[in-house]
Amino acid sequence: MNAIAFTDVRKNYGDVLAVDGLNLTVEAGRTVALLGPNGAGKSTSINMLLGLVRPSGGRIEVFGHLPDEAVARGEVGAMLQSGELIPELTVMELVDFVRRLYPRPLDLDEILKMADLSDLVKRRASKLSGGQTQRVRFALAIAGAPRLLVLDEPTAAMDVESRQRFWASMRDYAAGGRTVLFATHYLEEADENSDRVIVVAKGRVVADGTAAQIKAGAGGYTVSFTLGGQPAAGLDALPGVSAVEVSAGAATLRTTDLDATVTALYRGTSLEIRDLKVTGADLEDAFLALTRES
Ligand SMILES: Nc1ncnc2c1ncn2[C@@H]1O[C@H](COP(=O)(O)OP(=O)(O)OP(=O)(O)O)[C@@H](O)[C@H]1O
Repeated sequence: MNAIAFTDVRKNYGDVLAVDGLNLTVEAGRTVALLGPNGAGKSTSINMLLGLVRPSGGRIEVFGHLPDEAVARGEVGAMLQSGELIPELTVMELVDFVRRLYPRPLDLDEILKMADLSDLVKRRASKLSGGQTQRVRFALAIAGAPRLLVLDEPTAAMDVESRQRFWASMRDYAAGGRTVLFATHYLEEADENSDRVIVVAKGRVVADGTAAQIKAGAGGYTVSFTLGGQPAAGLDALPGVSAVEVSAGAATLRTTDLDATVTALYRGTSLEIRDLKVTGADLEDAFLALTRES
């Protein structure tokens, strides 16, 4: 069953086309990262998924229902980019208050444990650090035991340790067969914490797959060597090569077929190759290549 289905979804704000014919489905039980540069349309898509913004065209379904209905049935929990906590309440009071609003909430202790808040139950919201505040917001998002959890850049402004703790909490929640969709700018987070990465740019999906598939699809490897004063002509015609850069006597080739490129470099040219180095494209390279092309 699909947890999420977007069909030809568009959203324009006046002249700005924020989402431009988005088609995607997410199977129930998956953890999916929505990755994209600033202004790609991630927040707009999430707000439409939650029924907070109406699409200008197309259709969105959440577990087979319109977003408003799915939210009203308590099937969706969300942590958006902003949202104040009531400053004078303690962590426990806040979490308990919110969980009581739902028909079938999680156990209070379970929420506190999962959100890594057990040591902070008596702390007032006004005294929490940034990372702790985010953990409380996470607790409120899972309080109703939603089948779909939506997180819009949840770790923005967290330090490295807070991020790790946060993602451990998220994985704990997802492990019960729940669906999680999170938006991020952080490539490593997408890679490490999802089983599928959907890359969006200018309101469209530009890549969709596992992090490994996205890396492979966007240019594979980089081969670099010292060229010295030798001519670079013909390097771009070598098999597998998709781009060539020559700078300060060094050549860098991007290739999708490492073996063919290196073989041709040695056997098919008369160049004297020194200091050959091969590096695998990382997700960041892939992401930049994909969002540049779009
Ligand atoms: N309420 C609005 N009114 C006008 N334009 C908007 C509005 N909300 C978003 N936009 C525009 O729509 C486009 C997509 O914005 P959106 O916030 O969805 O992107 P994003 O991928 O979430 O970006 P970021 O990573 O910076 O949060 C941008 O060009 C943005 O300026």
